[in-house]
Amino acid sequence: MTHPVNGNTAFKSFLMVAALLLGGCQILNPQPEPSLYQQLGERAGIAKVVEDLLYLIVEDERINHQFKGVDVVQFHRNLTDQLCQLSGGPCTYSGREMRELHADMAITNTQFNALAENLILAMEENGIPTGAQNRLIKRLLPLYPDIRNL
Ligand code: HEM
Repeated sequence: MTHPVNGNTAFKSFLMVAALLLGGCQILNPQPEPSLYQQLGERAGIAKVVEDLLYLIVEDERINHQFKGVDVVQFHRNLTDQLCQLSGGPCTYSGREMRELHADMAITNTQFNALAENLILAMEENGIPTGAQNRLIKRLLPLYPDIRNL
């Protein structure tokens, strides 16, 4: 028969070993950071952000005149795919090149910033964490010269 104290000690040792093993596993296998694509709510979350962005663009006197006559359904699909792809998601942007698309628009720095501001606002409205907002904006910055036709 096991002595009560010995049993207790054995159990405590077992717990300590288990704790060490579990702790060790956590060090070896830390929970991966959610990807930017996940933080944006995957394609459905991005589609919602783009929808809200479109409403904000329509309201924004600094840029809404540029969007007159745009095919809204196509614009929504293509911008969603582009942001999905840029954020590391399993999408392929199938629209035209950025430079070609924006070539005749003479987009100013202020207008570019206005669109970026509206995108941030749309992400804010959808509860996207600030870090993820910044990461997405950072990935859009390389498009700046093409969009401004510089
Ligand atoms: C980060 C900045 C921007 C990104 C990522 C971006 C992205 C895009 C994308 C993906 C499309 C293709 C949509 C489609 O196929 O219909 C597009 C088209 C368009 N963009 Fe931008 N854009 C940006 C900035 C701007 C700005 C600042 C303006 C004007 C103020 C603008 C005006 C337009 C217009 C009017 C179209 C439609 C062109 C057409 O249908 O021929 N964009 N943009």
